[in-house]
Amino acid sequence: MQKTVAVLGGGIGGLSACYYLSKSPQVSKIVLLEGSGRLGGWLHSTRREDGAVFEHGPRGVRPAGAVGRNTLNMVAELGLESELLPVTYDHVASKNRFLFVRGQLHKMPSGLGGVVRTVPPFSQPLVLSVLKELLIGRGKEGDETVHSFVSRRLGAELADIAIDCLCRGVFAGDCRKLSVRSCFPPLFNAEQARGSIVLGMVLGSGSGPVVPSSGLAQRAQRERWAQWSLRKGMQSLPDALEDSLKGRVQIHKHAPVKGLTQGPGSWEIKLEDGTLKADHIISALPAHVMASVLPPAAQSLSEQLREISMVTVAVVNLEYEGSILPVVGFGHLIPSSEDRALLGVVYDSVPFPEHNRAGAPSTRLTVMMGGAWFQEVFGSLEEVTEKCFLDRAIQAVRNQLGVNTEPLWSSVALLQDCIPQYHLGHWKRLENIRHYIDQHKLPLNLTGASYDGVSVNDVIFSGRKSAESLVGEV
Ligand SMILES: Cc1cc2nc3c(=O)[nH]c(=O)nc-3n(C[C@H](O)[C@H](O)[C@H](O)COP(=O)(O)OP(=O)(O)OC[C@H]3O[C@@H](n4cnc5c(N)ncnc54)[C@H](O)[C@@H]3O)c2cc1C
Ligand SMILES: C=Cc1c2[nH]c(c1C)Cc1[nH]c(c(CCC(=O)O)c1C)Cc1[nH]c(c(C)c1CCC(=O)O)Cc1[nH]c(c(C)c1C=C)C2
Repeated sequence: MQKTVAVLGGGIGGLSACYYLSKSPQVSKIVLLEGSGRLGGWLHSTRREDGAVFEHGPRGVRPAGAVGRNTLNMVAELGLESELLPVTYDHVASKNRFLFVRGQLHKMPSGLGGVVRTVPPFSQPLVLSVLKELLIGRGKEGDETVHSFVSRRLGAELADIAIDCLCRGVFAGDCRKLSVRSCFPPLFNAEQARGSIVLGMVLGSGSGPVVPSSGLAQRAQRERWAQWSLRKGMQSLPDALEDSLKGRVQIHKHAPVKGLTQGPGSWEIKLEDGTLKADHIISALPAHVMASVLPPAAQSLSEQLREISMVTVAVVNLEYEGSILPVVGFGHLIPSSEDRALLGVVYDSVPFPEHNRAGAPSTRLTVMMGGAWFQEVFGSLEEVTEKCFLDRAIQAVRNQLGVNTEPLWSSVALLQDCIPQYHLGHWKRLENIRHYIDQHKLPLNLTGASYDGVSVNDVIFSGRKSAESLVGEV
């Protein structure tokens, strides 16, 4: 099979698809088309001359599980091992996570003591909810919102506070709309397989993909890493992928895809300055962008893709003089009942002090705002100013962390449509989308964060699966 494969979108999903495709001799030509002037998508780091690093997108990757091992295998193959900054489970950033509830910071319960005692903001020991959970029968729905599922199994208080926060801290989303089946498959599968989340966690609830462990993945397990980053920031990962693809993949930046038409057995890809032919397309574009470039004949596919909505997040990086935090940990999350606009604050200097400027002590924080509540709180994108986000972020740091000094440095990034929302019924939508592609024998794979997981690990793994579905195991 000698094929030309076009990969659309040069975020981590598209880069990974290219990386795995390029391992196979079966593909004669790989073309990567990226609309903007840089690769990496949301993996974007600012590297200042004094050594400080600020993340505008992801800041930590989990090594756990098959998808975590898969990413570490890639990191090792790219020669990035010496750049890794691991954070172990014993680290204070892994042990301490906070919730800001009723005007106060509360450490999330952890360890045996935290489970058997009543720990505010919760009104009863978590162990009671856990014991009751064992007695609750299986749900009968094919899917349920995360809030409804957790309320039913663990009680309304945990759903309203802890789960509301978790969904804001991973999806910037609303747990009353997000699907438990698609956002947290281990919870859904545990109930399906064992009738209980607790039993599912203890006894297991089905096997995931098999991924062998490289030496690096074994080291992460031995040394008990909870997450990792890279010395020059997460952007080093797409940078290294880009280097590794040179000579094997034709990389076109500033090449937004404008439209697709299907000829007999091949695609014609419309660009700003011409067209390109490909036998097969791997789309790593966000679902709604892919919907907008598909031909009119594929209207029903476009409609399904458009239903996978996205949210916008404002990310404000702040740097303060000295060590100014009243608590140490990963950061804090804020439930939607407390403040709909503010999602949470990451205390970046705690997990990754190596990213602080050289010389004088400093504290780096990231405030995240908006998400599913963006429009309701801030209105349309045209109406908001960077200053509005900066002021709101500084005010949050003042009110929630008691920091009264002004930041030394700041940056505001408005990440438009940056996290897909797997709303109730997402699994069915995916089934319909894949059925359409099979039925119409479209030479097309869909990959990236819009479908099977939003974490960096999930997206890299989905790029691998797309490549393997074309060329076999790589
Ligand atoms: C603020 C934030 C924090 C996060 N934190 C974490 C974290 O701590 N840990 C973690 O694991 N994950 C985290 N994530 C999630 C993770 O970073 C993303 O899900 C992942 O990077 C998405 O990758 P992607 O390749 O699917 O999409 P994208 O990064 O969106 O890439 C899509 C690419 O397509 C390009 N494109 C768009 N339209 C066109 C077109 N018409 N033609 C050609 N190209 C086009 C875009 O320019 C972009 O480069 C975070 C995400 C955000 C936004
Ligand atoms: C406040 C908003 C956000 C913060 N991070 C993200 C948002 C939207 C995005 C994000 N965070 C994580 C992931 C990957 C999930 C995975 O499966 O690996 C994504 C897409 C990691 C994460 N961050 C927090 C949690 C509980 C998780 C899940 C995995 C884990 O337990 O490590 C907590 C958290 N995120 C943010 C803050 C302020 C925060 C506070 C405790 C920022």
